[in-house]
Amino acid sequence: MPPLLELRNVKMYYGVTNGVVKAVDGVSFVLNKGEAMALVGESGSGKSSLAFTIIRLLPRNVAEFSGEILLHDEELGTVDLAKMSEEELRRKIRWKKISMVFQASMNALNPILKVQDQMVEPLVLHLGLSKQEAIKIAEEALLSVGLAKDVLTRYPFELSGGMKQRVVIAMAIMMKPKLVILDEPTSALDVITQANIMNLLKELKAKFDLSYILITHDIALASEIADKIGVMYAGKIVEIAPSDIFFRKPKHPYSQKLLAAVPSLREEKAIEYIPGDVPSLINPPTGCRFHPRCPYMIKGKCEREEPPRKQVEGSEVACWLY
Ligand SMILES: Nc1ncnc2c1ncn2[C@@H]1O[C@H](COP(=O)(O)OP(=O)(O)OP(=O)(O)O)[C@@H](O)[C@H]1O
Repeated sequence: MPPLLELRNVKMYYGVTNGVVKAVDGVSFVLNKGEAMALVGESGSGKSSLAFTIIRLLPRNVAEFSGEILLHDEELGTVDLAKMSEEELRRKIRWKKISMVFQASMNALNPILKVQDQMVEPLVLHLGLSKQEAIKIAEEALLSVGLAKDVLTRYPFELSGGMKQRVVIAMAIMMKPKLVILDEPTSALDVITQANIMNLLKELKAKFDLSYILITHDIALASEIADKIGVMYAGKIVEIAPSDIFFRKPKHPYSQKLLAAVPSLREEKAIEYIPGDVPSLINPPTGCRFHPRCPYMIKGKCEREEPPRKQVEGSEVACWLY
């Protein structure tokens, strides 16, 4: 069976006054049906840009966009989202095949418009459903996320943060997509509500055989749900590995540093910080982009040549140490 989604050498650069920001710079990976991949990495590494590239919601200042974004779908066959027209994406792909829970989206719900207006109207306006059909779909989606149907008649300001996040997740799953992209889905919530939302996401994944791309800089959260982990650094995926292998034996020095920076309640360990900052993506370092911050930098090699990603003991890693 082909994978659900396959990215091949995807690039997306933003044009800015002083050059181009190489936010997504040659990203390739596959995601299988029912699989959850967490994309981790520091702020500014390009995770959200990659998500918007996949669903093709790009701002006007895109300077370059290339590569293949192949969706293998039972109904549509294999389609390259990178080549689809905006009209086709709107009609066939967004929300029906791929949906997204945007960063901070629960706060983007209009507080003075009833939930019904925000869930049902788009189905009527964009997908041409009758109001009755749309209400039925919205009610079912609310039930699937553990909310009562009558939430439809409430205003967002009457709901708690956790309930609002459930509404946003209901919106993402209501058209029964195959893939949901979740951009920091629990970042504005307290830890207990976070755990409830993660449990809900697990349940929905199993019930609807969903695939997820979960964007987070919270590695502990990623370990909760992800079947595999992709580590992004300065516009590139430097390591991709099944979760069990990744957490037992991260291979890329950057992955090792990311894990060492996670505090643990169970064991006493000194938390390490990664020295330096994520580099500018306008003028990224030559060779391996992590070399200026890497403790294992091989002089004459790492700053000159870009390491290819290769298979190392069950992981794929782009590093000259291997
Ligand atoms: N519309 C834009 N125009 C120019 N540069 C942008 C634009 N959007 C994002 N960037 C830049 O692209 C780079 C990657 O940003 P992105 O938001 O994708 O990273 P991220 O890993 O998702 O970070 P965070 O975790 O903070 O959301 C950053 O340098 C950012 O400033």
